Amino acid sequence: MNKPKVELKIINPAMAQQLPAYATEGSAGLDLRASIDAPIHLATGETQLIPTGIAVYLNNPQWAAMLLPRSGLGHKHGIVLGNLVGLIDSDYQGELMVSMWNRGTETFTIQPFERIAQMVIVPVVQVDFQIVDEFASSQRGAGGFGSTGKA
Ligand SMILES: O=c1ccn([C@H]2C[C@H](O)[C@@H](COP(=O)(O)OP(=O)(O)OP(=O)(O)O)O2)c(=O)[nH]1
Ligand SMILES: [Mg+2]
Repeated sequence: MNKPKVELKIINPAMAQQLPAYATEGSAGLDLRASIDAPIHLATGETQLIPTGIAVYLNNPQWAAMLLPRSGLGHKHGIVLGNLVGLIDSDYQGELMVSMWNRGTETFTIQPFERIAQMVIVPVVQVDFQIVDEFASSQRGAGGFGSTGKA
């Protein structure tokens, strides 16, 4: 498949051999690795900002990147993101950083170059707001938070 090009800058030369790549043809996420030279011990409840050694410049307001936990780390070890989801703006040019939060019950050791999170490139719609006094009626109206019932 012909994929759109995105500029990537290698900040830590050691990452050059292990750049993010789709693991399978159908993968949505690109795994990001820890750019650290020694293991980091993340105690229960602790959060640390981990560098990835790379930067990407999406350079298109109709795109963004989202950083998400890896399912295995989150489910088995309680390792998720301190900001729950990371949002990368299309004009951000700095190093991609991953906030790692140990919400589990045991200290977790992050190894150098370990895959710590995944990045998904997503389409974005930027809008202009048009101020109105009333909305045209809709089926839902202002009902939310379970207003359609439970079952
Ligand atoms: O998990 C993350 C989240 C954000 N960023 C970078 C890219 C993003 O474009 C920038 C700003 O993120 P965000 O807008 O979510 O943070 P903020 O607290 O609103 O900071 P700012 O005032 O810089 O917008 O930080 C990361 O590297 N990792
Ligand atoms: Mg912001």
